[in-house]
Amino acid sequence: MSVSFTKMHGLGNDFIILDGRDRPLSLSTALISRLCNRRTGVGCDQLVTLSAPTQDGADVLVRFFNPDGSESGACGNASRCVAALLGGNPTLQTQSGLLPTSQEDGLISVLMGTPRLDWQSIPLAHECDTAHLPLHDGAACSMGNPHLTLFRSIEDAASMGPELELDPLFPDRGNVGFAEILSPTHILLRVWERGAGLTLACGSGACAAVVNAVRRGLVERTCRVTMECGSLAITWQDDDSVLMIGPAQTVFTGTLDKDWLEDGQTPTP
Ligand SMILES: N[C@H](CCC[C@H](N)C(=O)O)C(=O)O
Repeated sequence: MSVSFTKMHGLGNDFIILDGRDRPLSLSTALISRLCNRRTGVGCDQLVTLSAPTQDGADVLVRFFNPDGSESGACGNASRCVAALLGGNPTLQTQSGLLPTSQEDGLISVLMGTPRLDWQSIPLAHECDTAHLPLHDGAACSMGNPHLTLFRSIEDAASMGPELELDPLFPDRGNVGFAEILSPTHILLRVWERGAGLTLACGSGACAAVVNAVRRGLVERTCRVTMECGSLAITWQDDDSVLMIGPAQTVFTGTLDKDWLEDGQTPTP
């Protein structure tokens, strides 16, 4: 059986997209890790699966997996890529709810839902003020996945990210954003992602950075977030939902080699 895939990226955050809408996919954690491997597999920051929706109003069911095989409830950049791949204005069914999308002038908009700010929903290990954490004076929220935002140099991401991802305050681990406030409408961001490490961009992390910076009175509700390869426009709207606008690009399509698929022995360093 041949399995085809699409390789896409949003601001350098890259994805393998497997379309299982017509034919169910069976993916073990080991196979996900092998596919995500940049040397012995295809390589990506997240693997994304599409399948038939199970909810009224949804056009497609989308799931996101990290290279370590763990599943994430949300992925902003991949959501834009899926919308671009399907075309039109598909509504995505995700673990964090139904996400409406639209497209204009080559940019994709995704309504990312409502941020969760209470400690139980993020989740945190114990009760605390989520706008002022006892952890490097950071702030936390969930965009369907847990985010810690620290207001400090983006240069600290590589050195501090690995330990903070595993901090006991975040029982499900955390994505860790390092945010420099450039102006009241502009944030510079680098994200150490849970289960993936340093990435070139993180859409849900950009949403979380704006939400957390607004809560701290550092930026306005509409804010540009610049990462390594470009910017996202984020608005924490008056109805409490977060709108994300940015690019998405197809790189190539391919077919997985049958022998590679059957060879469970391929090393996965
Ligand atoms: N790159 C994604 C986030 C992946 C999050 C994942 N690393 C997790 O929550 O485990 C984004 O654009 O939002």
